[in-house]
Amino acid sequence: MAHQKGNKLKIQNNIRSIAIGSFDGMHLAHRQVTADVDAIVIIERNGGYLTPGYKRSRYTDKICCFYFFDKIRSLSPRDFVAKLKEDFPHLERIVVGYDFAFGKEKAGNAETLGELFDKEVVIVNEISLEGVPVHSRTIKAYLREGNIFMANKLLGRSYAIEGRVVPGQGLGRESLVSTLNLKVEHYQLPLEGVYASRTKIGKSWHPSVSFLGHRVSTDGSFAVETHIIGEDIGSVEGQVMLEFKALLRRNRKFETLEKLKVQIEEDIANAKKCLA
Ligand SMILES: Cc1cc2nc3c(=O)[nH]c(=O)nc-3n(C[C@H](O)[C@H](O)[C@H](O)COP(=O)(O)O)c2cc1C
Ligand SMILES: Nc1ncnc2c1ncn2[C@@H]1O[C@H](COP(=O)(O)OP(=O)(O)O)[C@@H](O)[C@H]1O
Repeated sequence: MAHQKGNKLKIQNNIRSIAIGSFDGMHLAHRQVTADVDAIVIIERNGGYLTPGYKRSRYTDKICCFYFFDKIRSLSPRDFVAKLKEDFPHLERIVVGYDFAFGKEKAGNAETLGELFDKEVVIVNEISLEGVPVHSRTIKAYLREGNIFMANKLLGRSYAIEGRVVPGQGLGRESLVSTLNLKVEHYQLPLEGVYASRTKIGKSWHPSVSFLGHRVSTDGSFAVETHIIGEDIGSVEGQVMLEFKALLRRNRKFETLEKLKVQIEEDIANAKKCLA
């Protein structure tokens, strides 16, 4: 696995085939499109990612080359193809999906690419799973509805986010259960609610129950919190990864902390069942 910035491709000489796209999430269709190429050219375009930036390279063992959208957005389709030929002088094959669009104002499509590139262009037909076309936008829509089952199914793995441990209100440890509070940036977050999850601290994964949403029962602020089940993990600093396994329930307002605590105990029991 390796990733290189747009113009400084030191390993370019060996690359004979590439796939091009945004590849947000590196979902099932992305893995199929990239299965037979030497390298992936990743164009980053929008916020609210399933998998921000270079993190996409974690989900593939192909070489990942990043083109930043702002740097290439004004290129005409012809200039874009010229850039590819310059960056990959031994390029023989380009793989794109049926809906690939490129160049200034998306003037180019998969067919245009075939006309402009003098070697082979492979156009992959739409890939679906059990009748559902696999696209990042579809996975994001499932996440917004809290449909982790379908999101994970189309991803071909469990949806994961990463965040930095930050101080909480200090209420959890005292009156509820201990949680790690996470500052999560750039990710598309699932529906507000409580999830059976796994949390990666350092190199090890722990079963957990996670809350994500506005703490309508306490200070009203937005939080992403994870409680590690059945273990005291002591104090944790730095980056933590959270993997969503199932939605247990939606976010709710509780009149008292005691009532919230009873519900949290039930959430923990339900998460354990889900994760068993
Ligand atoms: C499993 C679990 C479920 C939770 N469910 C809710 C909820 O439904 N509504 C809510 O307002 N807060 C919920 N919370 C968040 C608590 O309000 C929060 O943990 C508490 O405010 C303590 O925050 P602190 O860790 O910053 O001290 C939940 C927390 C956990 C761990
Ligand atoms: N379901 C799919 N079927 C066929 N090709 C796809 C599919 N999803 C993505 N591709 C192709 O893979 C590359 C990366 O796609 P991208 O547009 O980033 O994915 P998405 O459609 O999920 O947002 C592009 O060449 C795109 O055309």
